[in-house]
Amino acid sequence: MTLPTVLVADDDRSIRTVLTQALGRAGYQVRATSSAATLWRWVEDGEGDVVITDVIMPDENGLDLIPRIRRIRPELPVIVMSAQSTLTTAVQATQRGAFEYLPKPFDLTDLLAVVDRALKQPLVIAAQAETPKAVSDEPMPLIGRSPAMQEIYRIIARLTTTDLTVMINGESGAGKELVARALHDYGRRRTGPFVAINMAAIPRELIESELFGHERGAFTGATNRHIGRFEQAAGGTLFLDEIGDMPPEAQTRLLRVLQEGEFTTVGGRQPIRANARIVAATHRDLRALIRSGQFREDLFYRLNVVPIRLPPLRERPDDIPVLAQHFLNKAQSEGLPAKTVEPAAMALLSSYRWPGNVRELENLIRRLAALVPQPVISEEIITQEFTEYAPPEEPVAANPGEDSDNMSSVVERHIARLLTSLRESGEEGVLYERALAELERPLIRMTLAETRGNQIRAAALLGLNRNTLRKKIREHGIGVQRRVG
Ligand SMILES: Nc1ncnc2c1ncn2[C@@H]1O[C@H](COP(=O)(O)OP(=O)(O)OP(=O)(O)O)[C@@H](O)[C@H]1O
Repeated sequence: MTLPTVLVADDDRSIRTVLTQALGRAGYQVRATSSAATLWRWVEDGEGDVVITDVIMPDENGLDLIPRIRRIRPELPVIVMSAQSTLTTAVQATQRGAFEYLPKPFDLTDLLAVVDRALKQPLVIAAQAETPKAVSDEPMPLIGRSPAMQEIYRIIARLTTTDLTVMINGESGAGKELVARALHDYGRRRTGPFVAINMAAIPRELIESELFGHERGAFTGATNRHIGRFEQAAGGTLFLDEIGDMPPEAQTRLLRVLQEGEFTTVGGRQPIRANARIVAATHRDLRALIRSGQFREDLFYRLNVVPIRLPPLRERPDDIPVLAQHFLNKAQSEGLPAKTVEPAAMALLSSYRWPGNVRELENLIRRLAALVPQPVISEEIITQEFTEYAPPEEPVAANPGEDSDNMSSVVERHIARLLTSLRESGEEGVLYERALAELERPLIRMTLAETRGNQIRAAALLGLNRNTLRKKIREHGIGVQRRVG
């Protein structure tokens, strides 16, 4: 049996070398080139079983090559690697028919897994079913290149050719509405309306009429016929925000609409066809609400077709500097004076917990852009902001004479802070996990830094199984990996 052949195109010699070695060790034959033209010649000659290509090459953009390859060799999977790593690149790669998209830097084991999958899996050419609008390099709606965000981009890209119902779970201010918008803007209903409705912001008794509309005289005060959000969203997307706060009667009605594909207005008889793609979001744990009888399980399964977990900002600290810069630029484009953040101040921002997530960061930067007279935002300014605006820390009774900097007092301070924030939010059942995560995240990050990203060494140092370590790295969205690129 002949070995499968992988064709590699990248103008960076070191990447070609690393890939050639790794793929060779994994048992593949490899041909590597720096130019798109050579890759194209090999493909035309019928060579290769899988292609791995970079996007930016001196002679041609790798993304433009994909439709041409797919036309002459539809069975040949193309894996795209890109250093740009934005939502747009992920969407473009998927729409042109790439098998998979790998943002640089990536983990070699991930690459080998993708190659393996590409060789085993028959190609589904979903992306070719319709001609997508060219996704231009318009301003990026979602900022951030952390592994956690890359996973979100990948899901959004995969969903561009479907109308599947999506459920976004994430803390307040983490960007759920922005993800919902991206699903709409890059999806096939993008020319239709995007209509949002927040279940927590509307009085309970008005939710059904808001959603489905009402007839004149349907209830006291209904002086005119009112068109509901479902009808407004026809041909587009209906974003049901804070779905966990939906009252039970409205849940029952929504379930029926989703099952039957039509609805009637409050007080109306004539069924109206429901033609809205549903994206729902919540910061709550819906499974817990189901257990306590506050959310219908059957509705949950109708909505939870594609679940997306949007991690809180503290789980993707790599994104904080780019987000901060993005909000500074935005403030400047709105006429506020230009400012920069000094590195020590940026480090402080990156280590903060951000209970209000991206919204809190955005508000802080706006405030600083408007109020700080100096052009450079210093560490002192950030420290001052955090002491003024952050919830006060609980004083912990320390043993007199105990070194206040020792590990247990630091940990106690953290736990005290966690207890305060949970007391305020009334959340239960998460303390143990959060407290351990607080310790586990820096422990793993620092060990990986110590071993310069070598996971085998880190696992050995920690005394953890390598798979366990990999799982924890993923869970915590830690960006330090054995890097290529
Ligand atoms: N990845 C991101 N890139 C750029 N801006 C972001 C990002 N995530 C969130 N934002 C900004 O942060 C703010 C909060 O985001 P959004 O309203 O989408 O959060 P949410 O999770 O829907 O919050 P809530 O549940 O409180 O409604 C918005 O101004 C949004 O533009």
